[in-house]
Amino acid sequence: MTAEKDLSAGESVLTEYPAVIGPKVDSPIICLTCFAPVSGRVLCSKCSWPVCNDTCEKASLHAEGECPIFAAEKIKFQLPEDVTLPNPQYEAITPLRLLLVRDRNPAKWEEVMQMESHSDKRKTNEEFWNAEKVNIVEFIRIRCKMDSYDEDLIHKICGILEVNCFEVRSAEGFMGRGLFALTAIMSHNCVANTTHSVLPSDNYKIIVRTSIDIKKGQELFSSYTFSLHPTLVRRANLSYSKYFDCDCPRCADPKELGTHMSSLKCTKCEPGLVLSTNPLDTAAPWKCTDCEFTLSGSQLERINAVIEKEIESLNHIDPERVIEESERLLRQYKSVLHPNHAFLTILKHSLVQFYGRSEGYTYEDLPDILLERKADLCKEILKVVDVVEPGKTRLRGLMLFEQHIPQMLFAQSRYRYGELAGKKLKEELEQVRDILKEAVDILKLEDPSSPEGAVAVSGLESLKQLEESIKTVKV
Ligand SMILES: C[S@@+](CC[C@H](N)C(=O)[O-])C[C@H]1O[C@@H](n2cnc3c(N)ncnc32)[C@H](O)[C@@H]1O
Repeated sequence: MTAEKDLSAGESVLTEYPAVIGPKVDSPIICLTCFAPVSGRVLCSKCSWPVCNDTCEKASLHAEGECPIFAAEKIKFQLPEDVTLPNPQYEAITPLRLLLVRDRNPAKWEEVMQMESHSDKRKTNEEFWNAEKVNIVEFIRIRCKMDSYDEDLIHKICGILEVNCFEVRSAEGFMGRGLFALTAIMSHNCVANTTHSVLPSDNYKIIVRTSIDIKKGQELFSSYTFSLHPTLVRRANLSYSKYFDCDCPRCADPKELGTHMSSLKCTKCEPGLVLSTNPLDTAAPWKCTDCEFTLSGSQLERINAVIEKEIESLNHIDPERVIEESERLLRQYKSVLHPNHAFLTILKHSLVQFYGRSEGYTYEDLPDILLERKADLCKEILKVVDVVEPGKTRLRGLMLFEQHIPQMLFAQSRYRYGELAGKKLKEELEQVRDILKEAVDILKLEDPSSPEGAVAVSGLESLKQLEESIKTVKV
């Protein structure tokens, strides 16, 4: 997909409605309309599958999707022992909803049939293919009595969903997936030049916008992966779920465009950095820039796996301990990873969410040293985000917003304690105003009913107050 004309950052380039919306792959049991986790005890009065309440039962996504089929064929939902684990009963829901498009909207179906499914590659993983055959293909053809869809077609639909879907968030804030036929034409780049928002309030309409200025004729890219992951992890995820080996400029550069998000510190010399000798080859050795120290590709994969696991474990600990534990991991890995390393950036990103919000760490509780700490963490994150998610992107907007509050409180506190003169306070507050203004300019592009849109609304109010208080500062 290329630009037909020069485009400036933040311009809308396309909008479209999804061909289908439904649960993600590996979904645990959730409400079939809003994707909220459920206990499985509230069931639809017609088909007896989980929903949250009457409103979710009657919503068209479920009521005009699987519900009449499950009710007619008496396909019962089985309550699993552990409702938090991925549940195979949910695997067929989104494919089944997509198959219904064939008869309901033939023009959309034509578009869907053009989409990449990678069936040839998916087929080579026999165990996976057979599980899909039992849980989805046979479930739909035999249990749902929908045998006008042949086996290959259902496998193809599963592949199309896997390769092309985007994550969507329901109005209630829970994640599902959506298939957008036009948007999916964009190729992937680990530094995208577009961004998108999905509006649950308007039948999950997607709006694709440019995040940076784009010249006529340039290709438009989206990102299929998490931009804060290091190259090895991004490329492995893309290869596993999208069936291609990314060779974008970021992946091809051992220094990740100068961010050093994959670089290790050399343990044998200072200031050596350990970099891949060929990031497009997972097996290639990693070498120190200043001495002979070398690691094999597989050693690097193991190091990454250990650190990823430790970071992941933070999701399962007591929220009161997350700040301490994240700070501990940051200290622990500081001696082996470059300060901008992706894993340290992820830890910093998590800390930024907790400082100012967690119990005992609200803005009223934070001493100056921690206000400064949060502002510094935001600046460090933005140093890499400016490169890997540049321009008008949600992540940049949110990080700028997160930075402005502690920076403002810290300046005001130093003024109160006589550490800042009026003139300096004014300068500091003007800097904060510019940061907040940029955050609002980015986030106001989001749906006002989304969490990010709500930040823009409150940010605009804060901006007015800040302008007023800047005027009252005596210099
Ligand atoms: C969502 S589709 C994109 C549209 C697709 N190119 C098509 O024509 O149908 C994703 C697939 O496109 C291909 N693709 C997208 N970005 C790519 C990239 N940067 N390098 C190589 N292949 C890419 C891969 O085959 C991937 O599985």
